[in-house]
Amino acid sequence: MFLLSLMHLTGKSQSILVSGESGAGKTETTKLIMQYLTFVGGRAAGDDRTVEQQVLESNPLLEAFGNARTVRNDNSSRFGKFVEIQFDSNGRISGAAIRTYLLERSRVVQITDPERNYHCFYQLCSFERDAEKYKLGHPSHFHYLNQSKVYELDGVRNSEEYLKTRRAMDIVGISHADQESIFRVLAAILHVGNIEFSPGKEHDSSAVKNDKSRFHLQMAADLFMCDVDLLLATLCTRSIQTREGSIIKVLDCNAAVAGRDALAKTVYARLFDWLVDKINMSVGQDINSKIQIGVLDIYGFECFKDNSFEQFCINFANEKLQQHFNEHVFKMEQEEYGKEEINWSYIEFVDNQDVLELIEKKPIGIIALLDEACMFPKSTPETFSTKLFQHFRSHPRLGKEKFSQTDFTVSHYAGKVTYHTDTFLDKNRDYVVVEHCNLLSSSKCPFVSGLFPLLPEESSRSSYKFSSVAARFKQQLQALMETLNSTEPHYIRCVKPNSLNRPQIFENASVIHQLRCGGVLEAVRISLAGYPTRRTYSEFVDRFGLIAPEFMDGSYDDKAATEKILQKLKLENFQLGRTKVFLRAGQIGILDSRRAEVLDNAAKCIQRRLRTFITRQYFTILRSAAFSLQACCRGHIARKIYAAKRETAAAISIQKYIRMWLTRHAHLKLNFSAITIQSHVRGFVTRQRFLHVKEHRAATFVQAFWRMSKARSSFLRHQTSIVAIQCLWRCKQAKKELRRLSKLFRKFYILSLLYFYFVSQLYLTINIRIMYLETIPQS
Ligand SMILES: Nc1ncnc2c1ncn2[C@@H]1O[C@H](COP(=O)(O)OP(=O)(O)OP(=O)(O)O)[C@@H](O)[C@H]1O
Repeated sequence: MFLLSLMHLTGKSQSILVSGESGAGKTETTKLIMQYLTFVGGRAAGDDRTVEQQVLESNPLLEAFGNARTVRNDNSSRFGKFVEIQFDSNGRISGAAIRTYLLERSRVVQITDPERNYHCFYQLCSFERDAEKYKLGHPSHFHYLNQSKVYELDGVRNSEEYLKTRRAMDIVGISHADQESIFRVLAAILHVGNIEFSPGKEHDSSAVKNDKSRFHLQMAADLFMCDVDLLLATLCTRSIQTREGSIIKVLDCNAAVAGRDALAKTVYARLFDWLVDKINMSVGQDINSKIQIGVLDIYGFECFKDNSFEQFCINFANEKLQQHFNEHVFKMEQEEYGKEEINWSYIEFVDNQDVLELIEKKPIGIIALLDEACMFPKSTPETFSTKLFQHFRSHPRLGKEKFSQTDFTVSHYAGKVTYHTDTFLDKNRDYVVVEHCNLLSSSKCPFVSGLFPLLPEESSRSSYKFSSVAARFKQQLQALMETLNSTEPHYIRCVKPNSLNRPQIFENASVIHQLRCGGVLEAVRISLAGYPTRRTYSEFVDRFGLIAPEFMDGSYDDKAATEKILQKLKLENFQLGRTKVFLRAGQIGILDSRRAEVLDNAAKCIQRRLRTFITRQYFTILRSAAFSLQACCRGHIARKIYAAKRETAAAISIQKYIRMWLTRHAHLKLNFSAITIQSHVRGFVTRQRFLHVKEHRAATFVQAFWRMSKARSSFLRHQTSIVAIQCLWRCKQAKKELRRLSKLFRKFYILSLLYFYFVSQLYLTINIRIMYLETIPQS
């Protein structure tokens, strides 16, 4: 955070130099720093994959191809790495770039027990499916891996690491086709390493030794997708350009083996560079970025039993970094005290300028002499060493070994290291063998041919193009130093606590040695005696003015205000320079903690208010929410009760109606039955009564009729009797009358009259009798 604020404050790029012995934890520390920086820096919203993800995810990939087991570290970085995190004008991460330095190429073809080759080879061999596809097997079957018997690492499963590497490739955006090509190239390198040679038919020529070698030759050609005869020719012959034209020179077995190894190294180095380029493309660089934070993780100082060219380069890089450290911590510091007219007594430190001059000075330095030796084909390690000792016979930093003519010892800042020069010349010669390039650029695999673009016409004329590894490394280091010098450096010294790789164990002698060698003790001394912190007056007042706001009113002089602030905090022994204030160790801490206290109090006050406001708002919202909730609940409960009541009422109503209906139904049924019964009874009664009445009436009628008939018959009898009597009477009368009349009228007429009368009277009587009989009912 300090770094980021410093970067924002000063607008200057920063760099973190992580240094320490091999295995001290530089790479792990770098990873933590990267995680932290990318987490704090963040990236503009909308980006799918963060720089953090991409840079951090590229680690397994770089580690697989650039790390190997050494005697000091199971996961030793065999290349230097400088990661630049770029920031935009808003202080957000806008890109990143990874620069790598001097990959240890010789490891591809040569390892010592108990070291290992690069992890990727073992990973590929352990993953059965792909290993089978590329006709690989156990690492012990391959010359480049079986020079050491260590194939496994404690706590590491190669097949799982293989999958991690593959995943990292996916994240970095390497297509599956390219991934296949990468592993095909790795497999091809392993097969190339197994091609052995025996003397050929011609003098000093070579040929493939046996069927096994032929198989590996064929496999290598298949995997490189190039012509097998061309591959064989590339390994066993060289074309040399002469004025008369090109001539083919056969190679003896040793030269063929050297050529084979050179091919493997070149392919691997190109592959590694391709991966780094791919990662950089994937992460994306911001070319407009003005400020950046660089993190340097470069191989630590190495001193083994046998030290070769790689150790020489690595230690040279460490000398450079130590010089950078010295310049910043000691030289520039003390120069600044003088410039600012600070009362100061000069502190001595061990300057390593002389070692650097010994190594890199032109025209006479170890690297220059080495390059010169490399350019003469007849040079040998002996001639090189002799020349070296001739030139630096009395150099205090260079020593000669008693029992060796070729070894030389350099007194580095971290200790003496003896180098064996027998492979120096070979390793320094970075030959680009034209045949190798031509072979691989003719590959049918676009990936392989892409690694080896066609050489320009003139360079393809001679078979070997020499370029010095050490000189190129020196240039790279120079460029790195320039980058570092343009930034404000911060140093992290990693200390390896023990050689057992166990926690909580400190080997005191080793720790103190590392601290002393790294100049940490002097740095601590100078920090204690000197003024590790300085600020210009305006910076100081800007930052710490808030500690004493009473001095900040109106116009004030920065220097006077600085002094007053320091006096207010009762700080002593600080010095006021011409433009800057110089503070003793720990004083900036007091100021920062006081400033933090003031800010803390202000923050607390703001927080208090804000919390009150937020709590109040929260409370109001909560209360109204509670009210709403209560209302809702109450409404809900009331609705429930109401619904229950309604249901009850409805139920009662239904019950009532049902009961009523049932009762009514029963009643109606009863009523109906009663009425039916009643009606039946009444009907019956009525019918009985009616029958009775009818009977009565009939009886009455019968009686009446009987009585009438009786009376009629009696009447008729009486009447008949009467009529008879009357008739008899009248007849008697008439007869009396007739006899009288006859007597009187014995004349005819009177008698006739009497006759007519008598007949009419009889007729009348008969009619009356008939009429009476008609009025009587038949019954
Ligand atoms: N902070 C840590 N906590 C626990 N173990 C650690 C820590 N740092 C490093 N280690 C252990 O030390 C080993 C070596 O660490 P690392 O690879 O970072 O060393 P290095 O200084 O980069 O070595 P080299 O220069 O050889 O690359 C790691 O594999 C890990 O096991």
